[in-house]
Formats: sequence, structure tokens, C-alpha cells
Amino acid sequence: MTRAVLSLGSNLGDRLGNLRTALATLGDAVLVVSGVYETPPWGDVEQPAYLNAVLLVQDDAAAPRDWLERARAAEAAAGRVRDPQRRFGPRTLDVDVIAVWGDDDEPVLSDDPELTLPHPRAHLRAFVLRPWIDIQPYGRLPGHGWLTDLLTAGPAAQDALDLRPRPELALESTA
Ligand SMILES: Nc1ncnc2c1ncn2[C@@H]1O[C@H](COP(=O)(O)OP(=O)(O)OP(=O)(O)O)[C@@H](O)[C@H]1O
Ligand SMILES: Nc1nc2c(c(=O)[nH]1)N=C(CO)CN2
Repeated sequence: MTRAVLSLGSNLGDRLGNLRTALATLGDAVLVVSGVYETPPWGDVEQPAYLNAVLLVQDDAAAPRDWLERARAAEAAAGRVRDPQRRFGPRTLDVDVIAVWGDDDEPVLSDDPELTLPHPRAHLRAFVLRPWIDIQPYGRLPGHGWLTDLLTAGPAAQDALDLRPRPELALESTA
């Protein structure tokens, strides 16, 4: 059994539809869904605003690596085309594996460039930390500490002021 926190981001096409595609692709593995936030682009500012959200997922059989494969499958389902020339550039859907916990509830650590855990830039990203706090207010980012401390006092604190909650764009339809 592994549990994981996945971050979702989209700034091209039907942004909300792309996030929902991720949810549908992950299916029964999804335990909890955050609110949706509209966020200014981070890392490469010459691109449209993103919609971001975070999921808590769990699967009895999934190994840490399987979450990366499922993330890639979700991105493909949303028609993501990679531009190797442009780091942090626009995309229909980005699904990052932020952190993974094993059977013993211990965080999985990895410095494999194919799957680095926790995600090496998560602590810098208000667009990850803020929605994650929605679903785990007392959560910790392994190796970095409390999410609330990172969001209020770390390098992400300034960006946190520019996130816009979009409650009308709920990922899970209430109909
Ligand atoms: N925790 C992780 N989650 C997702 N991808 C990862 C992770 N660790 C390493 N990678 C690797 O990062 C590579 C680039 O992924 P991607 O194109 O999504 O990057 P990016 O979205 O531009 O940047 P970022 O990962 O900072 O959001 C992939 O080949 C993937 O194998
Ligand atoms: N606000 C925001 N900015 C980003 C995002 C994202 O999901 N949200 N993803 C990126 C890909 O690396 C680069 N920049």
C-alpha cells in the first residue's frame, strides 16, 4: 500500500476539464480532492494563469513508481505535448508526484532524477502548498516541515498572496 500527494496544474485549453480528466484517470485511487485555485505562472511568467489543485491518493498495490506512471497517463489523456525547449512552460495538464508514504506511514525518499521524492520544488510552490493545506491542514512536507510554516514564512510566502480560490470551479461535480 502507498499513499501519495499529487499536484495538478493546467493553463492551456479547457483548464478545469483537464483537471477533471486527471481525476477520472486516477479513478478509485482518489481519496481527497482540494479546492481549485487560480495562480499566476511560476518559473516562466510569460504564459497564461494556471488552475491548480492537489489530490490525496491511495492504492493497495501501487509502488511509488506507479504514481509517476499514472501521472503520465493522466497527462497523456489530457493531450499534453512536451516542449523540450521550454522548462516550466505552458501545458494542458501537469501531474507531479509531490510525496509518497509507504505501508509503515514513513515517507518514501528518492534522489532518482526520474522520480525524486519528495518533489524537489514543492516547498517553493504556493500553488502546491495552499491546496494541500485544504486537505491536510496539519500536513508536513517530508524533509521540510509543516505546510503552514512553508506557506507563511518560506520562499513561497509572497506568492501565496496572489492565489485566488475558485470555489465555483469545484473538481468534483456536486450535481
Ligand atoms: N516527483 C516527481 N514528479 C513528477 N516528475 C518527476 C518527479 N521527480 C522527477 N520527475 C521527472 O521530471 C521530469 C520532467 O517532468 P515535467 O515535464 O513534468 O517537468 P516540469 O513539470 O516542467 O517541471 P516540474 O517537475 O518542476 O513541475 C520527468 O521526466 C520526470 O520523470
Ligand atoms: N502557477 C503555476 N505555475 C507553474 C505551474 C503550475 O502548475 N502552476 N507548473 C509549472 C510546470 O513546471 C510551471 N509554473
